[in-house]
Amino acid sequence: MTPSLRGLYAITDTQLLADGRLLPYVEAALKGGTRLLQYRDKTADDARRLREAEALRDLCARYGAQLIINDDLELAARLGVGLHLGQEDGQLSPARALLGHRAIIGSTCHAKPELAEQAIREGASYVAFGRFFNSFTKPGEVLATSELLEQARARFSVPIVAIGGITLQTAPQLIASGASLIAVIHALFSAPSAAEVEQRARAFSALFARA
Ligand SMILES: Cc1ncc(COP(=O)(O)OP(=O)(O)O)c(N)n1
Ligand SMILES: Cc1nc(C(=O)O)sc1CCOP(=O)(O)O
Ligand SMILES: [Mg+2]
Repeated sequence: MTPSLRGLYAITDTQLLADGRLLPYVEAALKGGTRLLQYRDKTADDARRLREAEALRDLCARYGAQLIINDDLELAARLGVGLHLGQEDGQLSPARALLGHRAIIGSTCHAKPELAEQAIREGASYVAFGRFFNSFTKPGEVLATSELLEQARARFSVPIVAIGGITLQTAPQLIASGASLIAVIHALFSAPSAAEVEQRARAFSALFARA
């Protein structure tokens, strides 16, 4: 079964974590209490992706966190870790069959509860709604609201992820509305130093202790 999922969900970014920052910044995020870490790398450099994902898996294990691979079922299966799939990234059922019942598999549901319903039916461990705010990382329409979260919380029993332009200032309202995990890229990894990443991660994690 899926372990209880609640807290900070950090997602890597190829540009923000370039020039040797990937491992020190991720370690800082883990020290700050990150529970889930998603490796999100859209490049086609398979050898580097494998090397980095292996290093991240080992780091996550040291800090009791779970690694999730974005988009790439084959890489997730090779490493024996979790997977996040968007609506254009392939079907959940075969991914569940390949990764097994213990793997964490997440699904992007935009602002559509009906997508969440289908994802859960097909074996998703969590459902992700967004975007809640304007996002530096992924600009586009803001779709999701606190009301959507409240309705989803009442309707679904799996963990709910909120994503998109979330900051330390805006996260509390989303947690109060039912988000189990707050997924963040820019507000965490745009920091000027690893020490600042750790401090930001601690501050996000502390929001869950209070909620
Ligand atoms: C936790 C989480 N939620 C949503 C997404 C977005 O997935 P997707 O729509 O497939 O877009 P890309 O991230 O692949 O560009 C996510 N990655 N993680
Ligand atoms: C990867 C991603 N998916 C989104 C969605 O709405 O599904 S928003 C997003 C980017 C999240 O990064 P930041 O915290 O920098 O906005
Ligand atoms: Mg995707």
